[in-house]
Amino acid sequence: MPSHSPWIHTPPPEKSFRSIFRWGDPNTFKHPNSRLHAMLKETFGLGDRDFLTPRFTGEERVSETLPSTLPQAFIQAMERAVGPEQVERDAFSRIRYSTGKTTEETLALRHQRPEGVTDLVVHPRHKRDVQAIVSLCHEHRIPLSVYGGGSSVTLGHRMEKGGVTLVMATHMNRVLSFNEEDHAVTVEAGISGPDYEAALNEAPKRFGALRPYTCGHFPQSFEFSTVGGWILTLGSGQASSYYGDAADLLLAVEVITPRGVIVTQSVPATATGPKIQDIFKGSEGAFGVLISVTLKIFRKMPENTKRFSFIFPDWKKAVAASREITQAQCGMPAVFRISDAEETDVALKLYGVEGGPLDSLMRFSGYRPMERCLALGTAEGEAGFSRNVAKNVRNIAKKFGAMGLTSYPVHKWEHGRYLDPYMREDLLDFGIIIDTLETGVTWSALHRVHDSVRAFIKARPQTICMTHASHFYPQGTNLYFIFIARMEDLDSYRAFHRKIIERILHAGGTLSHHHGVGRMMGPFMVKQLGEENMELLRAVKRHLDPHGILGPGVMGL
Ligand SMILES: Cc1cc2nc3c(=O)[nH]c(=O)nc-3n(C[C@H](O)[C@H](O)[C@H](O)COP(=O)(O)OP(=O)(O)OC[C@H]3O[C@@H](n4cnc5c(N)ncnc54)[C@H](O)[C@@H]3O)c2cc1C
Repeated sequence: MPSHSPWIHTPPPEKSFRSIFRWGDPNTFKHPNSRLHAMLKETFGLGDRDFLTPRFTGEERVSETLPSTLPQAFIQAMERAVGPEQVERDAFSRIRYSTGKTTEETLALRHQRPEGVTDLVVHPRHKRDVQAIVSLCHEHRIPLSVYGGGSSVTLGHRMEKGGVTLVMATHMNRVLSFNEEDHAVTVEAGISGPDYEAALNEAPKRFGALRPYTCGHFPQSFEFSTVGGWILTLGSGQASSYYGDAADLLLAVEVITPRGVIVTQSVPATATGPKIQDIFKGSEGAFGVLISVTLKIFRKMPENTKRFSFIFPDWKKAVAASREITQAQCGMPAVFRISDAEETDVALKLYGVEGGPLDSLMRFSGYRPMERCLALGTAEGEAGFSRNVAKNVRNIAKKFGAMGLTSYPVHKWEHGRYLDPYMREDLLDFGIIIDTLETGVTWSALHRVHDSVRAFIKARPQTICMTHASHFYPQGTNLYFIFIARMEDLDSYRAFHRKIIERILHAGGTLSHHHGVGRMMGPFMVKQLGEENMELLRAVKRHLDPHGILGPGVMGL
């Protein structure tokens, strides 16, 4: 790290606010490169002097005092039930496990103002502990929230009225069974992405399997999220267009609710009425504590992966080609993403393509900056299949005016896919927010939503707005908006963010495509679903959780 670099390159101090809100591994860093830094300076009219001193960094240590209203008798009963060593009451742990990864939470903690802090943190060791915790909270009518990996970007962990937070990842992270014949594995819900994937990759050694397997689900938060969290927030991985969204992978659940234990059977298909486990997909902890899941698995064949990238003349052509790829019934790519013109511009800077030979070739061939759109992806599976999918994608892309760009941009994207979130705090240290909103759209609504949301964001002076689509279905896709703006105070951020959500809904996008609802989107749920549908969810909640203790406020319930 050069000595003149403005970015903080030391791990957050122990027990500091920064150690709570900063993304990922404390010793991993990715800073904006010189091209991105130059672009930020130019966009926001900043000079080197504006990057001399980071502000509101949250490096202060969390104080030891934080009031709690939880009855002492209840705390003692909890300690008796699960063992005192599994219970934490200190301020740091309480704030840590009440905080997800929204910009809103980061801004609050940078000013040392935590909101909605839990009273007690409990680390269950097994199912019996979870049952005891749920029973105690139900009996005493104490709110109970579940913390998986904590990567929620929808205020999934905020506890407005305090209560108990149960942490799944500490102990409940085991593989319970592996069934190669059925291509199914059962794991505890608190297992992390990397531990889960490692178990499948090492299946021959660990379970005597004939070959290695993969889970097929790789969200950008993969390293710091749990398998339970994926299912309960209806997540989508980067290779979802081929493997499916998280909910598509679910075969069976075991859930502990105040009403009792719900267990479903793992079968490929059954005509026995609506599937009970489907009720829990996306339920975000409002219906019960998910303790284990049975999931589909896939053969791992990385040697067959084909990588491709293209440049399209414009967004309309990139969208039209993507629709044809998904509707042509010629096999789906695994990773597939198209970036609009502004995102393409930034990506080409980040990847070091701008100003190089590939850029010259693109310009020479008529692919103009701020019009051209990047598409990249992979085809996976059996060798002949992946070769064929890549060939079909190439043929369709060409029909829509694209030029091939080799696999170079894909390698650059792969290198940054888990590292980019580390840049958020670098920008915020200098009062620049980078935030995201995402939505599901049909093909017929896509341009309306994209135009409308972009127009709103760009109407704010000096605001960058980048968009991509990265999860594809024959009926539509998602739109993922990233905005970068100078904004330090929480209220203006909240107001801007809220208006973008309203724009999305008004133009016909869904409230969320894969981040879930949490408490952030909760107030919009009636508008999104309608009163009758919402009442159905409330009825399920009333049945499973009669005292309404589970994840209060989540999903607008
Ligand atoms: C940098 C970054 C990148 C991201 N990229 C993606 C992406 O590419 N794709 C994607 O889909 N999402 C993404 N997300 C969002 C987030 O990672 C997902 O929503 C993820 O699925 C959450 O998993 P988790 O284990 O962290 O859940 P948590 O944040 O711990 O919990 C999420 C919600 O589920 C509830 N919950 C969790 N586990 C249980 C359980 N066992 N029982 C009952 N309730 C439970 C919680 O109470 C909470 O309401 C990203 C987030 C960040 C910060």
